[in-house]
Amino acid sequence: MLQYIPLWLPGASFKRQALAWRVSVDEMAYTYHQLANLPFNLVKKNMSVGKASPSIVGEELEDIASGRTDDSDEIIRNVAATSYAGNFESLLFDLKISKTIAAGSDTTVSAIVSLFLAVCLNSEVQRNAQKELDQLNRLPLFSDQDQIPYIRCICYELLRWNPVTPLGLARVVPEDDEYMGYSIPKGTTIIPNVWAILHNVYPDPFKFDPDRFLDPEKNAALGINEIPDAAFGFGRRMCPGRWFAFDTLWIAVASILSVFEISKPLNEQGSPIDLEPRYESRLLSHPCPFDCQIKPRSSNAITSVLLTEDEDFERES
Ligand code: HEM
Repeated sequence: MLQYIPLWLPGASFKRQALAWRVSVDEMAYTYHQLANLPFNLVKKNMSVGKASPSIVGEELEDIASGRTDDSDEIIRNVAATSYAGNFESLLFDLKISKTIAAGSDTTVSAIVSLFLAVCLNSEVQRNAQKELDQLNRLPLFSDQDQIPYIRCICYELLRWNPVTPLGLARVVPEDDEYMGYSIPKGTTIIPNVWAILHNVYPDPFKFDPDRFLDPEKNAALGINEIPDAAFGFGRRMCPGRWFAFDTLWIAVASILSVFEISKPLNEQGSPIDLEPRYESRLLSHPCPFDCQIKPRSSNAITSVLLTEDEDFERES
């Protein structure tokens, strides 16, 4: 019934706000359309001069050329743009567009930034991870996953501790339903409280404790999911990028902790300043800006980082 309230009425500021947001949403759709062409056109251009690095777009275009798939350019363009959407903010920055779209939507990046906050607050987690990583004597590879299980637990805990999408994504109920005595009419919008799901059932839920995922059987006995998969939503619209996201998170956590020492910032007297885990209250939640120290662990660590430099990478301006 609120739709019939006139805009000018005192107390109807929510309606005026919605109108302002609508402009942003339209702008976002327009910007998406413009940006969706970027990854696709870049790969095509690089392929035409024989300089393309391996990529989804490159492989798909080769499959089309050789008749292995009948996917259209449009599908490939949108898949590439959606995968890149996690980095829209940095892309906009590159393009010197000052607008922030999709609520500054960096899903995987949010979980990676949480790592810095989590280890500042829990130095023993960093120590345990580095004990495991140091057995490798080199930068970690995906094939090391089973050998360094603690890293996987850190990633699960990053997704659980402060979920990237605390309220998931809304759903509409397709038919009349009932839940615990509540009648839910068809068409009702449901907002899943992912944050509660990932906190209510875990013992000591505010503690950043990767160990809670070390023993899946113990979790099963407690009735807790072995992994915090609610962080990626539910049912058939569950995040289709979750494996890609998890692998990105895993390699980032493993690589960062293997070469850097992360710690709390120091005050003028050289004593550590206490940090509070504060998060933005948004659809896609990021840690609020915080200071920390990031130092290479050794001269070998610096060499390892420098050796990863991709000489073929040329930044498009
Ligand atoms: C830590 C990183 C990520 C988190 C926590 C995350 C979380 C989510 C969540 C909660 C949803 C809504 C699911 C639902 O409606 O139940 C979603 C949807 C989606 N995600 Fe992700 N996501 C992440 C990374 C990614 C990445 C890297 C990609 C692409 C490569 C991606 C692509 C998508 C797409 C396309 C949808 C919409 C699916 C649909 O509505 O059918 N996500 N994600």
